[in-house]
Amino acid sequence: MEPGPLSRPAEQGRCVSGSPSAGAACPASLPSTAGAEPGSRPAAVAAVLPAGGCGERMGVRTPKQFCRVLERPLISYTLQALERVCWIKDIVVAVTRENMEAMRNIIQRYGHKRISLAEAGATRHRSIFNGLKALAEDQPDCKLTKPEVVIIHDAVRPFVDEDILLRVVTAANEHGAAGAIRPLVSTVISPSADGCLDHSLDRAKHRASEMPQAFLFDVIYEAYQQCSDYDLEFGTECLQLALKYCHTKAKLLEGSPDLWKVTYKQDLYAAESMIKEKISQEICVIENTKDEESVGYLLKEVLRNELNFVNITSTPLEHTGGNIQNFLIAQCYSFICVNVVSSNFQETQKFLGTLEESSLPLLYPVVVVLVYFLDLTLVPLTQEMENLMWIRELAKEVKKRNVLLSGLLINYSQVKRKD
Ligand SMILES: Nc1ccn([C@@H]2O[C@H](COP(=O)(O)OP(=O)(O)OP(=O)(O)O)[C@@H](O)[C@H]2O)c(=O)n1
Ligand SMILES: O=P(O)(O)OC[C@@H](O)[C@@H](O)[C@@H](O)CO
Repeated sequence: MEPGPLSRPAEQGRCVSGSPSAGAACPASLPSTAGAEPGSRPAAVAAVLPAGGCGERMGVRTPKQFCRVLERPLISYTLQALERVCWIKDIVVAVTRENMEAMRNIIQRYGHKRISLAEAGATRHRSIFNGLKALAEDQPDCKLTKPEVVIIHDAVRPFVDEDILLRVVTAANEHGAAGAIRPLVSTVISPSADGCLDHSLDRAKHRASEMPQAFLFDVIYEAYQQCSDYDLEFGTECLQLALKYCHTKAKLLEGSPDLWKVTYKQDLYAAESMIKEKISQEICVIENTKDEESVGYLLKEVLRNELNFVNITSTPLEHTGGNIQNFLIAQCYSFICVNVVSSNFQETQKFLGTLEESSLPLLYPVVVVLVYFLDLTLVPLTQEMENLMWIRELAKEVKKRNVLLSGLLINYSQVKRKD
């Protein structure tokens, strides 16, 4: 892990970043969610993220939750996904003692809120149990309030959205426990002692247990307190603990294909391409003119026609300075700055400076393409290229702050336009 800015020391179970329930004001009414189960969402919801594993199957030295995707640790994406849900009051992350400092640096560097740390255990169940203890008010060092419902979600499952979280929490509030499931891809078979097929399970009658899961806090906390050492050591299913020790049958909810767990190296590559696809869904064309007849607006229309699943917006250059927040809200990370037959680069450079100073590049790389329409019948290409060399130097500079800058020179003869 690269050394990040020193973070404030965090105590076990103490919120290390911002006050609990900090972040966007939460609407009083339930967010409208098509798939939500009947029933109401409980007021007090917290989450426990087991993040204390070593990622043996990933086959690299860095534990997979800290492996970088687009230059950012995987766990930061999962934290961001949970933080987007304003009604999750506290997020407890269980990490090993030796990774506590690295975790605090990630929280500090990427501005994560509502996060508390607990010490991971030797197994996933023990890590989860430690996370629950940080929320249970019967613990001496508990600094957080006990929730009605607790979400349990693997830190290495970054693609979780509010819809499934609301569904499992609402269902857990009604049934005591709930979990996301997915159809099996491979058939489950049972080998005999001599390594041959004993029998296979009917794939249509079985499902893969995924995350998130949610529980009435008292149910899952009781289950872990009653749990045998064998279950704590070798178990992999929290829903089973609720059934075995609290006789609570979890409600099973079909989740989306995105709920998969990053386990092997190829999963990191898949996660990277999914993140790239997600952040390339929004493109903003930045014009250095308000003329609706300009080539920049023409470029926007062409892009709209060619890129079917991408939302193309545009704004005049002078409007971008103070409005970076708008791009943050719009989740826009791809910009095309259009400069039509002008060597005035100051405005473009001012936009890039504002972009760098904003928190936009903090969470995802920001792609900026500078498109210069120049009339090469008026000025030779070699001279124009010399004029544009500053882009190459600037690109090296801004890349340090996660802004990926490139230039595109288009020969745009004014003469033809006058016909
Ligand atoms: N002692 C452990 C083991 C696992 N986990 C967490 O549980 C989640 C899912 O477990 P898994 O995918 O098995 O992670 P690892 O145990 O790290 O992977 P491996 O089995 O390949 O070592 C991960 O976020 C992992 O960090 C944990 O908190 N404490
Ligand atoms: O078994 P692992 O420790 O790799 O991962 C844990 C998974 O088993 C678990 O996340 C889901 O199956 C739901 O319980």
